Amino acid sequence: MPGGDMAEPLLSRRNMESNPELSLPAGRTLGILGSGDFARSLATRLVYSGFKVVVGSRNPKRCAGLFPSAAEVTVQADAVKKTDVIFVAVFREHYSTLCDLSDVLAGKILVDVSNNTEINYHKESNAEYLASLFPACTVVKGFNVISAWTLQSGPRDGNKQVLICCDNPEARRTVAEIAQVMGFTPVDMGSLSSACEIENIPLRLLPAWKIPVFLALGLFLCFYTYNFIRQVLHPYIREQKNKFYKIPVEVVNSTLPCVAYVMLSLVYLPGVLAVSFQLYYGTKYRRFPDWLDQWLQHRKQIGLLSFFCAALHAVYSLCLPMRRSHRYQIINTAVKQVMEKKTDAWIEEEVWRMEIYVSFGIMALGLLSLLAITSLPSIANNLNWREFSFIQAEFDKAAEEVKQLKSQPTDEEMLYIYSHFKQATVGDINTERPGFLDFKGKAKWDSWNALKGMAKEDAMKAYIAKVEELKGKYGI
Ligand SMILES: NC(=O)C1=CN([C@@H]2O[C@H](COP(=O)(O)OP(=O)(O)OC[C@H]3O[C@@H](n4cnc5c(N)ncnc54)[C@H](OP(=O)(O)O)[C@@H]3O)[C@@H](O)[C@H]2O)C=CC1
Ligand SMILES: [Cu+2]
Repeated sequence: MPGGDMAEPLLSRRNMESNPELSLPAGRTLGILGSGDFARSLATRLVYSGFKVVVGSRNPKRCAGLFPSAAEVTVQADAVKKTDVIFVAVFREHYSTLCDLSDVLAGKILVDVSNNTEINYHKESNAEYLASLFPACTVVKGFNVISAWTLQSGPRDGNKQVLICCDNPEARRTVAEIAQVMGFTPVDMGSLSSACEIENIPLRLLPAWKIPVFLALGLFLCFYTYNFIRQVLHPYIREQKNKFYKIPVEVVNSTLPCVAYVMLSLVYLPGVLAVSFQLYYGTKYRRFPDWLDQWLQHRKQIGLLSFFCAALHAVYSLCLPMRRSHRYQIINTAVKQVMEKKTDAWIEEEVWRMEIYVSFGIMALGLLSLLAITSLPSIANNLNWREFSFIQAEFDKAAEEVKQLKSQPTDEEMLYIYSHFKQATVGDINTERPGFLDFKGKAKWDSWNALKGMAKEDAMKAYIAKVEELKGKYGI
């Protein structure tokens, strides 16, 4: 079958030429140790992304049916022999049971994907522990921030970033490329000592809500007590009026907007404080005090809770006229009116006051929902993309200007020239701003990595030198 034989190499050669960077990992064989939830989702994703997958299990017969048919499921030692990048999808507690494999594992890259159940539960990070068990291997930490579910459903929604760290830059690059081919955004976190920080991230996701939720509950309690005293207790003591029916709906309904407003102001207040702080010290590069830092980090959760309270308030308000008490009140006033022989109870001023009041309420809720929706991760990603296409447009404008020059700069050179046009600094290049970093796939990767490896001052010098050199070269 000569035709069939020809097709294969031709195709892969074309791949190599069009995209030399991506051809490295795709089609490569990757290993997975373990056959649990994470291993299965990872295998599926890797197969979809064009990798060959070999799974090492203690009991390959039992679990082979659970993996995609394209993945090979075999015993651990056999799987390890077939590849040099191995994902260890096993819990930390069972790492030591892999020690029998240390001879076959020697010299290979082990990717530690594990998470802990508590922050700083173990003295050293899981990845460092794995590295100490297998000193002949290169351990890379990564993918632990991605759930088995995200892996399966693909990186379209939710978290796309994969934080990667390793002492060996070559291995780090390899795993970053794998993540990129899988559709994730690799983030270089430097040496393996960052593993501890990376392992703590999934554990911090929920605790980010702890302070804001307690804050909201505390505020609710305060305002509820105040409103209860004002609307129920006070009339009862002063005039012996029984208003206890207000406890479940009316008091709650007047409490909710108070909480919403205070929470909303707490979203914007720390920003103002931070600016004052910077103005006072006259610099951007001083660390904020811890309390302010914490507060700034919780703004999103506080804002979403504010929206939640406002939305509840809207629902409560809509339900007010449904209540028996409301009906009785209307009938009572009508009867009173008849007794007083009044035919028209219309008070123009009251009518207008209420119309405007409700209209402002609706607009406030609308604005809040806009804020809330845009802060959701999947939508924020979308916005980043828009921001990115805006930046892209700016980039094209700069490119137009550069076209008038003597000769054509390369993409990487364009990055420098562009940042010169925008008067960006190395700080901008180094920050993990997706919009900035994404705008030319290749240029991003090369120059960012080149600069990131250096100390800040050296990077700054190298950057300025490069810009000067390019300005000379293209006569800018
Ligand atoms: N589930 C998730 O969403 C995420 C999981 N992770 C991490 O991935 C790793 C695996 O998680 P998950 O797949 O959910 O866990 P599971 O319990 O589903 O799977 C663990 C696997 O470990 C293998 N294993 C190897 N040696 C042993 C041993 N001595 N005792 C018991 N099991 C052993 C088993 O496979 P076999 O029997 O075939 O050898 C088993 O299937 C963990 O470190 C976890 O922290 C990280 C991010 C998200
Ligand atoms: Cu209101």
